[in-house]
Amino acid sequence: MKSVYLGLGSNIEPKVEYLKKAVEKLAAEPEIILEKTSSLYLTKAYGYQDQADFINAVVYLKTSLTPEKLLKTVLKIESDLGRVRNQKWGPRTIDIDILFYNKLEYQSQDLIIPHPEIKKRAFVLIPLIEVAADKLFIEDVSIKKWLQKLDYDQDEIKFYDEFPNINSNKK
Ligand SMILES: Nc1ncnc2c1ncn2[C@@H]1O[C@H](COP(=O)(O)OP(=O)(O)OP(=O)(O)O)[C@@H](O)[C@H]1O
Ligand SMILES: Nc1nc2c(c(=O)[nH]1)N=C(CO)CN2
Repeated sequence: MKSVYLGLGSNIEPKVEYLKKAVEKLAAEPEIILEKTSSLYLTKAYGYQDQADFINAVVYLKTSLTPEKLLKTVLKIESDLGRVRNQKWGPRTIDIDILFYNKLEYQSQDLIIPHPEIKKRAFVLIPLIEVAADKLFIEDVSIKKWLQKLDYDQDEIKFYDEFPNINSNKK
């Protein structure tokens, strides 16, 4: 079983419901064991800023799926939850990014692991540190160090709530 961290985000209502549904769908996959969810964070849109605030969270899971099969699984969950891709970095019901897959470094046409944007995104690093403490490194630098290096406004990432309880019935 491989240790995987996923980043989740939504900025179309009902945001918390989309995050909860996405994690329930992940937990229902036969080859996925849900280990831990971070709290929910209310975050200001990064990149294209003229859009609604996001709710972000990070999930830690174990899986026997290969990286490419895991990507297929998360893309299917995004599409089942009504995700429509029309604008880069635009509003979305649910976005699921594969952040880490064990210590794998991998690059193909449609998948880069670790996710290349982690170190620039406080809305990923803060929930990631909550679930992983200081276990994860990018380019030999700990995730906590990346957060310390980031110049970001603390008001842009606020604790919102605990992650809702998940019904993790397998099929
Ligand atoms: N680590 C990864 N996790 C998820 N998707 C990835 C990853 N690396 C590459 N991708 C590719 O990115 C595509 C997702 O693009 P998407 O439309 O979600 O981008 P975005 O969410 O707007 O931007 P970002 O990827 O910077 O969060 C997927 O179809 C997938 O092929
Ligand atoms: N706060 C926040 N901003 C974003 C997010 C996100 O999840 N949270 N996702 C983006 C595209 O992946 C672009 N901007």
